[in-house]
Amino acid sequence: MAIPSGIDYAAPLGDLPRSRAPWALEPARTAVLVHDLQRYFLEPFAPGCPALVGALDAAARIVAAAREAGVPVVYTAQTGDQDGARRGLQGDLWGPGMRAVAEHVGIVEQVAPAPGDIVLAKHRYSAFALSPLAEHLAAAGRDQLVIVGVYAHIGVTATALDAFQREVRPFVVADGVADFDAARHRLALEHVASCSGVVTLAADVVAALARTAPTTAPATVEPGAAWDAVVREALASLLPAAGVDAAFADADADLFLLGLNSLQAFDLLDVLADSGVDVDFAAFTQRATVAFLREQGRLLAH
Ligand SMILES: C=C(O[C@H]1C=CC=C(C(=O)O)[C@@H]1O)C(=O)O
Repeated sequence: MAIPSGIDYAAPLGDLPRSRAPWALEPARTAVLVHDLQRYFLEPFAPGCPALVGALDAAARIVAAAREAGVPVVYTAQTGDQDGARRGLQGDLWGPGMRAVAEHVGIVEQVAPAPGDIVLAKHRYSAFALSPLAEHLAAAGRDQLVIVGVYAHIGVTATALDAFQREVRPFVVADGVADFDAARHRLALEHVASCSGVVTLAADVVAALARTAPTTAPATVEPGAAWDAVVREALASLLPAAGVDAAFADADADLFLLGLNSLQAFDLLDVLADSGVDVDFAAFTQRATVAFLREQGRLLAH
C-alpha cells in the first residue's frame, strides 16, 4: 500500500480516549518533537483538510510556546534519494520514498525550524531508531516528549511506544497529529492512551508550557559575584574545567566554541531560570558568552 492521496477528514477529537498514564506535563523535563512535517508527507492531504490544517496550527502554537519557555524543540525529517540500506524495509511497503528536492524534504513553512532547534534525520518509523534522539534528550535532562506531526498511526505511535520503553514519557497531541483518515487517527490515540502515553490537546500543552515562560519575577540571586558563581556552577556541569576557566578568563569567549552544544545550552538556561534569571534562548545563541550572561543577571536584578 502506498500513502493514500486526497486525504480529507476532520480530526476525531470528541470523547478522547482516557489515558492510563497518570503523568502531568512538566516543562522543565519536556522536549517537543515535530515528527515528519515534511512537504512529501503532507502532499497527500487535500487542500484545506481540516485535520491537517488543525494539526499544523496546533504544532505551530506548541513550537512557539516551547521556544518561549526555553523547552527544546526537535524535528525529524527524512532525507531524500535514500539508497536501499538506508531505506530498509520501508522500501518494501512504501516504495523509494522522497527525492532530495526541497518540495519533498522541506519542513513546511508554518512549523519551520528556528535557530537553536534540533533537526534529526529520520530513518525508521520511530524517531529514536538509528538516531541520537535519546542522547539529545538525556543530555538536556528531558524525559517527557510532546509529539506532534504525521502520521499518527505509524511514526507517531511507534515513537511514543519507543519513548515509553526508554523511560521517556510521551504526550501525543490529539489535535496536533494527522493521519490517513479519522479511523486510523482515532486508533493511534487509543493505542497511545492504552499502553504508552498521555493523549492531550494543544491548548493544554500550551498552557503547561506557559507556566515556565519568562516572567518578570524578581531574581533570587544578587548580581556580581553571587551570580558569577551560579553561572560557573551551571557551566561546570556541562563543560570540562578548562572550558569553564577559559569562559571566565575571557568573558567574551564564545561558549559554543568552548564546547557547549545546543542541548547543553538549553540545560544551562534552565539552571539559570531556576535561579530566577530567565535568559532568552535565541538571544543567547547570538551571543553565547559569560559577558552576556552577566548582563542578564544584572538586568533581572534591577
Ligand atoms: C511519516 C512517516 O513516515 C512513514 C510512513 C509512511 C511512509 C514512509 C516512507 O515512505 O518512508 C515512512 O516510513 C511516519 O513515520 O509516520
